[in-house]
Amino acid sequence: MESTIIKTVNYNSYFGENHVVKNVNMEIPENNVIAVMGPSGCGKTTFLRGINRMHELVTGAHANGNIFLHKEDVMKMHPIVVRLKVGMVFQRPNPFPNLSLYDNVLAGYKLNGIKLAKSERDKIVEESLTKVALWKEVKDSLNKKGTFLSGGQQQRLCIARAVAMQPEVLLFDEPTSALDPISTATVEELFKELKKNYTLIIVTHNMQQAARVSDKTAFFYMGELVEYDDTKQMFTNPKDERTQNYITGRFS
Ligand SMILES: Nc1ncnc2c1ncn2[C@@H]1O[C@H](COP(=O)(O)OP(=O)(O)OP(=O)(O)O)[C@@H](O)[C@H]1O
Repeated sequence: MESTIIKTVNYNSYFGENHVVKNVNMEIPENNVIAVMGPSGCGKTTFLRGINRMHELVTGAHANGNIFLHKEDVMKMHPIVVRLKVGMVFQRPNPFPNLSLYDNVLAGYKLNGIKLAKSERDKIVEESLTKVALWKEVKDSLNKKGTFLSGGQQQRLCIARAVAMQPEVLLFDEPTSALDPISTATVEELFKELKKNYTLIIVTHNMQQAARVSDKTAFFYMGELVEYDDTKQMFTNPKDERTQNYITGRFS
């Protein structure tokens, strides 16, 4: 029996008066890949950014309800602590252009004022880059800037930066939408490896990607979690008519 790592209870989020995520109740099992899909503007990104308390960084944005990480309520934790446990990778690879590859991997420690011995830094850099299958490619170029890498490599570097903080959960907001098909395939392959150690929640517009990489899929529509099920079940036998219409391409 898989254990639940994240559980949202009546979770709502707002931009001012605009109620964009509505009463979401969802249980996410550990070491699973969860795809979050739905039409544009339905609240996928807002929901994702709520899980590590990034939503509230927007002026006027607020949220209520509960998000349990194991037994602890994220809504009551210090946001910095939450973000160390729940990392985030964005749509466009965003390595720090002025930092070396080595320092990019360690950027989270620097930003949080965490000091490490050189041997520890070396270990984290090697382990993190190994976990994203980038170590062999870059081990002789660690002092070069992160921007010399290809788009796909840059995205893997950003994943290494998140992994370096030893999170339990990784959030991905359309992580391959800015990548070519070959880089996309490499990152998708990586998800299968990463889920051995982490729980992955991925917002994607790409239904084939959701079908290829995820164990469970959540379908959002107008801020509501309409359907949440095993991915196979969702794509072969959706229960809600709105899900059915979406996956058969009747709206996008
Ligand atoms: N920074 C913001 N300030 C105010 N409203 C916002 C902001 N970001 C998003 N919204 C609004 O919140 C709603 C949900 O947006 P969100 O980006 O979460 O949807 P989405 O499903 O991720 O869309 P997409 O697939 O287009 O990225 C939309 O009505 C959007 O206009």
